[in-house]
Amino acid sequence: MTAETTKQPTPAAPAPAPSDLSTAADRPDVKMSARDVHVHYGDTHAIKGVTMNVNAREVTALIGPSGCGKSTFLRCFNRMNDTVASARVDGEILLDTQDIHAPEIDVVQLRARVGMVFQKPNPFPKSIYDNVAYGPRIHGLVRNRADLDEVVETSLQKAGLWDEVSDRLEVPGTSLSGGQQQRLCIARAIAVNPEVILMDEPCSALDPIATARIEELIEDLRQRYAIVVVTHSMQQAARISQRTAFFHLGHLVEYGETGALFTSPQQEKTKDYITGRYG
Ligand SMILES: Nc1ncnc2c1ncn2[C@@H]1O[C@H](COP(=O)(O)OP(=O)(O)OP(=O)(O)O)[C@@H](O)[C@H]1O
Repeated sequence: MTAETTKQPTPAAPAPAPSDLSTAADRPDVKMSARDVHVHYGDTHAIKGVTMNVNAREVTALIGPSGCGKSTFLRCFNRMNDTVASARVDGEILLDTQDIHAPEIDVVQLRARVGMVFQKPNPFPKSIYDNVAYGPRIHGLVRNRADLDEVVETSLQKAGLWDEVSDRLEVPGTSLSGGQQQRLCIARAIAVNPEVILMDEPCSALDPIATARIEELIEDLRQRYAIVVVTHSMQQAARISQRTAFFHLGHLVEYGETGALFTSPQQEKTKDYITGRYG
């Protein structure tokens, strides 16, 4: 027999797992995954069985009417709901292959890996330098002052703030403009080497110019981090995100590529919301 005749047909490659079922544990492009997540605040069922992935190097926008559960769901990714006494979170959330609710997880470390930026800029009442240096100091990420100086500088550069503050690092963070304060908070999150950055309406307290600056920054940051942003603005979701999740009354109604979700929504509720029929 010739080699030609003994050659076995190449087995067909296994069909890729459907994206809604595969998780961060089996797909390198998925950074975090939520599986059948429920959140209760006492008797209020705020999140009802949500399953979705957050992709690496993408911006994922969470949209939906007020009270639909966007912030509650966002806070699941770094266990910020643990800080609310009445909150109970059920379901599974993976960061890469790791279950973030596993007993061995150190929540302080988790919140460094999955950083958070809030609606209202909230710098510490400390100097610009100390705001950024705080995290690396408490996490023991630097050996000496020179290392710390470098982390502060590179974090402020990545947050697009260095050129505006490099000559006044000792002034209070609270003396900056609102937009600068928000970039300082982003620098503070970046300083501890996060892998994911959660942003809860990061521009809602800012004017249009400061908003545009943060939006540019988000586009820049997604080259390095997975970013999840809650926004009330559908225009903003369309401008800054690659994927959008639409929530309604605690349910994830639709999740998909941003352009497709806004131009050809699959669900009637999504269509009603994006055409302004309610919300
Ligand atoms: N700390 C809390 N204690 C009790 N109930 C809460 C708490 N936080 C949120 N809720 C309730 O959970 C539900 C979802 O709220 P959440 O803030 O997550 O919605 P949202 O979509 O982010 O709203 P918004 O767009 O107005 O910020 C609402 O019914 C809200 O009243």
